[in-house]
Amino acid sequence: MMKRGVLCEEEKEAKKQKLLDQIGDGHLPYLSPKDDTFYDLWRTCYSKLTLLQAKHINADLHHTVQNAFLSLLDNGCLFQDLVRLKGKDILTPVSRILIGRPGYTYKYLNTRLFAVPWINDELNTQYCTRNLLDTYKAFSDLNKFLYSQTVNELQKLRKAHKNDCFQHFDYKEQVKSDKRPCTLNNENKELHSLEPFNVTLINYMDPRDMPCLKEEPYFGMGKMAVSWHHDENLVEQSTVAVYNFSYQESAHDINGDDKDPATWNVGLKIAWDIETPGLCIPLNTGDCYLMLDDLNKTHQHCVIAGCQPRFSSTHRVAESSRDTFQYIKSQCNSALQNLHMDPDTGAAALKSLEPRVLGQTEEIHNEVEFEWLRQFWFQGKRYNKCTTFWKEAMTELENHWKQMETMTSLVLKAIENENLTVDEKCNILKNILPCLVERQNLRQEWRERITFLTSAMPVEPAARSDCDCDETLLQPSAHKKPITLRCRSKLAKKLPPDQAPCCYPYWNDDNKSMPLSFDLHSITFALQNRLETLEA
Ligand SMILES: O=C(O)CCC(=O)C(=O)O
Ligand SMILES: [Fe+2]
Repeated sequence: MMKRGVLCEEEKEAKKQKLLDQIGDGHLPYLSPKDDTFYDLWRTCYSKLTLLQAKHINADLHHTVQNAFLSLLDNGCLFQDLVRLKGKDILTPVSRILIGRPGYTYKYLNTRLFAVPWINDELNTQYCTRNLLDTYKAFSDLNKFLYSQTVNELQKLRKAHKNDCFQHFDYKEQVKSDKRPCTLNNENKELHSLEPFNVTLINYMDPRDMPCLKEEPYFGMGKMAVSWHHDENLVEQSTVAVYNFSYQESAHDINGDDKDPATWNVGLKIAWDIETPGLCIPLNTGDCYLMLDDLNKTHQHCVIAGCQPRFSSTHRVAESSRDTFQYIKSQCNSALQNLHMDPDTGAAALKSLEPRVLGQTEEIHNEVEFEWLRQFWFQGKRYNKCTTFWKEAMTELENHWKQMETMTSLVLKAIENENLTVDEKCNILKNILPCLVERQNLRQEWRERITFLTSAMPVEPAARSDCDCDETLLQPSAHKKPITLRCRSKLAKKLPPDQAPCCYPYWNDDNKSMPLSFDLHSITFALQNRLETLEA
């Protein structure tokens, strides 16, 4: 049998289609606390999901964290993301902000979120307004608390493992369903990550602002604020810990009368499994839940909206090898080592024409431009409201990037140089051309996307829930709600001007401060011809 996580796209599509056929128009069973076997199912098939009830958490921590959520809202620091899923732009119904270690970022659905620093020392005071300092610090305190709970729970989990296996078997016998193990990764008990959480992604949604939420398609659990997904870009087997805060009474019920209308729920299911019932866990205000160890990999989760406005703080160990400001800065510095600036004349020259070195510089040039600068400016000027950290960081990266534009222009001049042999010219071209073609393609792609969004706004997909799930297509068509004009106009107008995506950097050909044009089409075309001629 194929290992989880290594299915290719076509195989996933085929599996989805098969599941879709099996489900037909009906719903699969799921259990909630009303059901007798709810706790049995939880213990056996969802044992790595732990709930920490609000009453077991220190009141001061609740107070600090809940005020911090409200402060984020008051200060306008929560933003709907224009994510990209299967080539479509989608405006998330949930508003978010990433808070975490200074310089950390987290990529989800092709969107890089830039963490507002949560530390509360001298460094931070430079970057945040005073009243927001305490707000961010609250999430650092919460982070420490949730991490200590996670360590405890992982220890308990390890001890309980043997018993769980037996109980699981009994339960399965009893319900006469699937004989395969529910706990999908019984080996690797020691492999879970004990790395502390490095970021938290804060979520906020007021259901009254979102009349067009998608129905949960498989089980009929209710309206989804966040649809089925695995959290992506996390350190393998790392826990995700979530603090839940819903506030303010409301009489408006969007989920019918089948369950407590006020309550938000987290839904869980085993990925690719329609035999095991889903689990729907009501969350009271101040409750936390932990998705321990590899639960995020073996299972998917979704969030079912209640009727109150609700915040959550989702603490995670983001994969960070290529995702910190420190990393990209050191990449830039290594590329710029090949640039010599004459201290007297200010003239720029390349130190080495070694093809491998030139190719690496062009790769880093693309990385800083598309993974950092364009990702940042796509999110408009939103970060200015929360911190000056990223504005300063981006100014620094932009300066480096501009120097790399100069470096590219110097390579192009060098290729014209009579002193190089044909072989040398060919080798240089082979090393840099793929990067330049990629740069041209990506620039066009970003430009077109932003032009479309800023002129027409993302109307069609706006009513959908965000979803990094591999099962977007699994939604039976009967459940696809028509997207009303009301939703369209409401959501399109919702993005304030300071959050509108910017195509930046962008410049016209008459901008003399730029050594090369924005549009590289004629350059790459000429270089391709040149390479062919040289090789002939
Ligand atoms: O809000 C929650 O409870 C979870 C949200 C979530 O799944 C996410 O942000 O990835
Ligand atoms: Fe999630």
